Amino acid sequence: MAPHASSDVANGTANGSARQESSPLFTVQSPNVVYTPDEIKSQYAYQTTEVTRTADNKLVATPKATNYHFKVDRKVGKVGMMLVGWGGNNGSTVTAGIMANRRGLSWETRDGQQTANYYGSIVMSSTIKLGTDAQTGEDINIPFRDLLPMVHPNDMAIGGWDISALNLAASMDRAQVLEPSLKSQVRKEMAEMTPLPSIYYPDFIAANQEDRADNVIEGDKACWAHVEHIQKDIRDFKAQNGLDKVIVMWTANTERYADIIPGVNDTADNLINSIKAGHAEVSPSTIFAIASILENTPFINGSPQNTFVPGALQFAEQRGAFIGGDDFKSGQTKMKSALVDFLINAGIKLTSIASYNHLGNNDGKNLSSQKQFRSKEISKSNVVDDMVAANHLLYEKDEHPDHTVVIKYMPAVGDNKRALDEYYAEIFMGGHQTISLFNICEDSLLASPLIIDLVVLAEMMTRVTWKADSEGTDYKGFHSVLSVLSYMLKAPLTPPGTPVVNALGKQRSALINIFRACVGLQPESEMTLEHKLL
Ligand SMILES: NC(=O)c1ccc[n+]([C@@H]2O[C@H](COP(=O)([O-])OP(=O)(O)OC[C@H]3O[C@@H](n4cnc5c(N)ncnc54)[C@H](O)[C@@H]3O)[C@@H](O)[C@H]2O)c1
Ligand SMILES: O=P([O-])([O-])O[C@@H]1[C@@H](O)[C@H](O)[C@@H](O)[C@H](O)[C@@H]1O
Repeated sequence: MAPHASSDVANGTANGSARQESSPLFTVQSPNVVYTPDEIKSQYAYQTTEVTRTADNKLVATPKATNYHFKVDRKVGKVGMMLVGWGGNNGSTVTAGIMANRRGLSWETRDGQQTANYYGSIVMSSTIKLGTDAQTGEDINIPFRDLLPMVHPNDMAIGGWDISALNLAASMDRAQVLEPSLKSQVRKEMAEMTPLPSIYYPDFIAANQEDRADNVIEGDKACWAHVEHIQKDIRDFKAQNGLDKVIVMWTANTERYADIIPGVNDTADNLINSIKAGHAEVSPSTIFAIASILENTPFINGSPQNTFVPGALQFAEQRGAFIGGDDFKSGQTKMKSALVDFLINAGIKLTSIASYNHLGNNDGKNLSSQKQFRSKEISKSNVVDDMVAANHLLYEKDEHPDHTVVIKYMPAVGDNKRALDEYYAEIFMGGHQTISLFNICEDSLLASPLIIDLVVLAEMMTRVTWKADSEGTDYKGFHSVLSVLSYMLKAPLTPPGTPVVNALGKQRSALINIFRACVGLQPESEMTLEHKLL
């Protein structure tokens, strides 16, 4: 049967469905915010503090306001996501999860009846403080998803590629993530979804993946025909489903790092020429990124490899296409980016972090190969750097805690990844604190909601534009590198020369406050002076 680029049945509504924006939960009553049926326009005074140094090395802090104008396109349109690695644990799980939610399914488990939900999604299952009740002064919290008009995951068309030919029902069985009583309810539809053939360059993923590779496009190294093939797949998926927009997400295996070679992948021109010349150092994920950029389709890397070699990043900037990554931040590292932030900001000197985990899924199998593990070791290790560097009272310049990351493949535990961490710290007067964590992270059930959030938020960013008073130019998009997605990612990609923020709380605040600014609202300061100046 011809491969299905999309899951018509899984779409429920064959060509995807554009949920008309119901009347918004809230409106902002302000001279700085204008609502029309198609747009929300806001004026926003961005308050910062500029710090300068005096001759005697004292600091001078000067409040600074920059006036921005934001414009949000309220028309969500029909949206689809194409997953690279669709037949994997994450790809099959997120697909079944969206279908179960779309149909409002419930299923029997040994703990009783379970109903579909979107737990673990910041968009679908978290709330934000809008403000305080004018009469009672109580906090008014609203669903994050109501902050701006976002696509509902239930309405997304789903498709993608895999080097494994298994249909999504067989992939779901292979993944061993979901309950049989749920699988039986979605099996028929999942069986009708078959990943498109993909490009497979054996040198980039573990050799132990070869036995899966029975659904590949001819050619075992980069060529321009591969770029054009993927471009056509994206266009066909968009047309078949009548979509206005597609988001492409890499949730395929972790690749080894690509060497950065001057003249090969260091600039956009060199990278394009290298692909055309069939250079062996261009990875499949970079090919997908280039094809997506050419189709002006946001591309997000959910794995740790350096897909965005300098030439790919420059190409995205040149074409004003959105990219984001790297590596879903799902369990052990998500916990770390919150705990390290708490410890260091509490003035506790973290001196050692030992992070060990074992897992038995195919991701773990691929990571049992040293080169692929190295990609993951890098993304899991750098997450503390910004928090450490911000506290010069605890850490000398270039001083940092010992930090070890170990991952072992233990087939018996399957997708139920075990994460064991020990945090060791110096406390008051020579004391020590040891925090030991044992965290069973059901890998794909933690990663799937992140895939949804990354897709929904990347699509949202395609409908947000800005201009500065000072520049008086037309509205333009955010920088090609969507660092606003960092909350979901272990190794956040940022525009060249800009700082990387890993602290989980800061990442969430940045996301929420940028969305608040789009409707002319200042950040929530949490000062609650109204409850203190009594
Ligand atoms: N909690 C998590 O699950 C988690 C967290 C962070 C990052 N990740 C990353 O997400 C990725 C997917 O994780 P998973 O558990 O679903 O792994 P998986 O091995 O179950 O799925 C990966 C899929 O990619 C396919 N694939 C490999 N190369 C491909 C190519 N060139 N084109 C298309 N398909 C290809 C494989 O056949 C497989 O079906 C991995 O890189 C993993 O490191 C996962
Ligand atoms: O996000 P996190 O739980 O810290 O990191 C996880 C690793 O611990 C795990 O070994 C790997 O298989 C997953 O892909 C994920 O990257």
